[in-house]
Amino acid sequence: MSHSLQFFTPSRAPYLTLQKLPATSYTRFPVINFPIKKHSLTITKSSSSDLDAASPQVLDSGNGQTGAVGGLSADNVVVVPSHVPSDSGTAAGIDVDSVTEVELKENGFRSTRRTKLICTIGPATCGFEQLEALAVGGMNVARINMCHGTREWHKMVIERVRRLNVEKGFAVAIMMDTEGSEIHMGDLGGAASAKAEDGEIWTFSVRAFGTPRPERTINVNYDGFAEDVKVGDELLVDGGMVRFEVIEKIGPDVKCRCTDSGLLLPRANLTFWRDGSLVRERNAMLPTISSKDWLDIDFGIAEGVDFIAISFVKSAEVINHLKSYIAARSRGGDIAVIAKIESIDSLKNLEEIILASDGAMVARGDLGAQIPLEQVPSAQQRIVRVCRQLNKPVIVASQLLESMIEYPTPTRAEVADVSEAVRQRADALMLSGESAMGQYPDKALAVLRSVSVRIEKWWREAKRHEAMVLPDVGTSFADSISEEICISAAKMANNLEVDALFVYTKTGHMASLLSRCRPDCPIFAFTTTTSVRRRLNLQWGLIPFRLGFSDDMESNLNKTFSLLKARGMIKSGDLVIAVSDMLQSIQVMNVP
Ligand SMILES: Nc1ncnc2c1ncn2[C@@H]1O[C@H](COP(=O)(O)OP(=O)(O)OP(=O)(O)O)[C@@H](O)[C@H]1O
Ligand SMILES: CC(=O)C(=O)O
Ligand SMILES: [K+]
Ligand SMILES: [Mg+2]
Repeated sequence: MSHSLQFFTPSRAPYLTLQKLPATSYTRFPVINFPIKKHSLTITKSSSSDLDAASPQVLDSGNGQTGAVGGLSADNVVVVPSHVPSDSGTAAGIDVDSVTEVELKENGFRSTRRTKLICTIGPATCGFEQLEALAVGGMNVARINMCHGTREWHKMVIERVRRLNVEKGFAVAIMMDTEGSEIHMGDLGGAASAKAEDGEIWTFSVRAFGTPRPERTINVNYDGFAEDVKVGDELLVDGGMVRFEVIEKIGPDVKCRCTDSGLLLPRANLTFWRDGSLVRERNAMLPTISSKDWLDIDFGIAEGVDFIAISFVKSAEVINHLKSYIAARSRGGDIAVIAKIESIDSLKNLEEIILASDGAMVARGDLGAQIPLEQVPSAQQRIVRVCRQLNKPVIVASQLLESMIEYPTPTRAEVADVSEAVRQRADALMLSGESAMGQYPDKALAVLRSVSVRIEKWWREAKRHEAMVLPDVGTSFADSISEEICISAAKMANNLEVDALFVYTKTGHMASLLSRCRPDCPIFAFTTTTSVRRRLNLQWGLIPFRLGFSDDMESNLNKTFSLLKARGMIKSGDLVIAVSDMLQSIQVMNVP
């Protein structure tokens, strides 16, 4: 039996009066046998007699071929179709990977991880087996950083991730992160790192040094460097991991004395400070997207990456520009643009940047080099809150488990930091050096996973439903109805303690609106295309499936129930709330 509440917009049912009813009144209506057509609200009782496990159906992992949904980890839900030829194809059954099947049977939906995990891929993790280990460990998105490595190298990583998806049934999305045109060091002539000791004199220069690189020399990418710095300036590498004082300028060479020793990493970011403030002179005029970045973006479009993250965004304009560029060039314009918030300007223009973007990243590494470190936590909280309100996924990045680059266990402070990001209910957490070049990438991922699951559970048990006001973000009346439906459905799901929310969504929009509400139960998001499915992988609490579905909700539900039941992922009696973007309705039902 299902209880259904339906809203008809004028476009769907022009003969009906459109009327929005307060959410609290929905459940008071009695269940009746036939749809009432003369009012804007109908309550239907549906039968499940047409449930047919053998009917043609598609439930897919998102790679359009075969495979698992999500990852193989015990906290990640996975469904595998046995043979699904294409986005529009059909198949007669599904497979579920054994780890997930066991996990769902033992622990139910509630134990699934809601916070998504991103791993930066580097020399430590670019092998096929290493990538597979990360996917098994819960990696939802693989990030490639165009600051490092060649395009050939990145192409190889992308191909391996795609192969992993096709052959092993994952749906790992790919995020390409641009270099941006801030000032940074050269690549240290191929060395993995260089140690700078207190008191040593180093030369920073735009001159290209020969190989082998002369001792204590650093190439800088910014032509105006020697002109812009002054004797007495403080030069910070990677936001202060190593510090120098400028002592002399000789032509293009800038001599500096090391004042805080540390490890210099290839292409590390450089900032210079004068009288306690960041100096932003001519480099402030550099374009956000450099000519090299545009070539990398063309590469990303050609490779069909799922996300492009733009470094050092200053305004919404650049995001709009890039989005129209992508729309003109990629099929269906289905690459999401993520704004990296890592500069003072991006904080100044935060709301408009986030509104223009498809998501944002709290890039704490560079942000901490541009604002005082003690301001980074409040900036993070603000960015996470604004993203949530504007319904954009948000990633918390950098130094989450920095010590795990070298050590197999995190510090207590790192665990507290990860916990705080999960408590703030960020959509995703990101590993950088820990997975790119650290010694314990799998262990670092496992820490993110276990801390996420634990904090999420604690939050639910403590019944900490926040009273965050979610503003209306829709641009049309129909959008506003969708938002109200999702807010109401999420609230009903919490109050009725349902097992799962189901959302049928072609564009993914309704799924993201549900995710924004951060309900207690997981959200099974069914979508028709593989690219939407991969993109939903970034959003909090969504378990995305690809499913061939129609506009007939009853048949969609029956098809889904039979597919998921056949795999033991749901069982008779489970309480489910379903919404969809084809029919403005909320349905509450027990799985037959
Ligand atoms: N493709 C790669 N090849 C080699 N080393 C890499 C690669 N990707 C990352 N690394 C290493 O991992 C470290 C951390 O990676 P991360 O992506 O956070 O870069 P980053 O240099 O800190 O820049 P960003 O501000 O863009 O994040 C880098 O400093 C680099 O040493
Ligand atoms: C991720 C990134 O770019 C930063 O933290 O600076
Ligand atoms: K970058
Ligand atoms: Mg950065």
